[in-house]
Amino acid sequence: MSLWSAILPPLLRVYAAGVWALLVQLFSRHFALPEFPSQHGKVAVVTGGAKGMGYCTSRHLSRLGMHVIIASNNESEGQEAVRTIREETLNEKVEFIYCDLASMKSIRKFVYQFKAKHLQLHVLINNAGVMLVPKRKTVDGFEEHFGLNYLGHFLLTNLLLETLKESGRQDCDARVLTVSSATHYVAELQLHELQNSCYYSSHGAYAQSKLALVLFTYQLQHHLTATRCHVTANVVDPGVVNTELYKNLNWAGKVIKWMTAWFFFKTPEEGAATAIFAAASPELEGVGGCYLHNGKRTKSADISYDEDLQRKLWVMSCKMTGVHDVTSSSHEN
Ligand SMILES: NC(=O)c1ccc[n+]([C@@H]2O[C@H](COP(=O)([O-])OP(=O)(O)OC[C@H]3O[C@@H](n4cnc5c(N)ncnc54)[C@H](O)[C@@H]3O)[C@@H](O)[C@H]2O)c1
Repeated sequence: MSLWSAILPPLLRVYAAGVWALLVQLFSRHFALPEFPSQHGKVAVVTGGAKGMGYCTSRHLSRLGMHVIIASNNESEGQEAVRTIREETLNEKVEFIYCDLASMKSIRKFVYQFKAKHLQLHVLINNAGVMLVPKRKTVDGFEEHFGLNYLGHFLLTNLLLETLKESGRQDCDARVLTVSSATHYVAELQLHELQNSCYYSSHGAYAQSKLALVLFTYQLQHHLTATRCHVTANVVDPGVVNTELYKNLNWAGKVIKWMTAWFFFKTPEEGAATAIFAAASPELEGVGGCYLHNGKRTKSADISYDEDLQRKLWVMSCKMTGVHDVTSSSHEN
């Protein structure tokens, strides 16, 4: 296979998925968030909560009364987000804890600092992400899209799972929400090539990380159902949203985005709506294993329902991150 044939297909497929998602967005009814009951007494962790959709999500949950912990790798941005959210919502329970999802040591330190607060955890929003970064590796040597977008959240969720299980109640499940993307529909996931080490395509690597997050969520939900925990796991597809995620586009892409985004793209507030809905809606009480788009359950890519692939990816991810495989306990088999 030539280098070009390896690079072009994922690139074209990702742009096709983007255009398709834009068309759907243009012709579908705008999703308006309903009013939610007060979320006072609940605690949420939002990764990447200082910027873009993560910021809008943190602000909205804070407005609803939640205690929000912003987990992000930019200290000054994080502190500024805390200040403005506190000012706007008059909710003092907004905090920043440093967490670099491209470093397992940093993720473990974040979890240690969070647990030292002896708080419960009712909502974990795996939102942070990077897109189209040049070929480079995380601190632990993983391809960056895979390592940060997927493995970072895999590790974080596993380390917080006990706290989530202890915090969920029969009438009020704890919730894990993971932000994926329409690009997962055109992704390929080859277990022997997770690092994209042969032929690197930043488009293919991003799409693969987003498919891995869907597979992870479904496998997590199987485990939660099998062990009858009061925790649910869902995936959120925000649509095409005007944020800094596109900063690594080439110059032509940037020009096209600049000319079209104001009309075709969602604002970060609109993009965050489905994650907020999934975090706070009473409609989703006890509902897990869903792919949510525009506030509704939608079908994800066929391959994401492949239970064998979900299981294999989970086992490999446990090995890569060094966490105990909670799904391997005998009563799940
Ligand atoms: N913008 C879109 O059109 C779109 C479409 C589909 C999915 N998404 C997904 O939505 C999520 C939010 O993206 P956004 O559009 O708001 O982009 P954004 O660039 O505004 O936000 C990304 C967030 O991730 C954080 N982040 C990046 N690297 C990090 C690291 N190493 N450690 C911790 N945090 C880190 C950033 O600080 C930022 O807060 C991402 O997962 C993205 O893949 C976005």
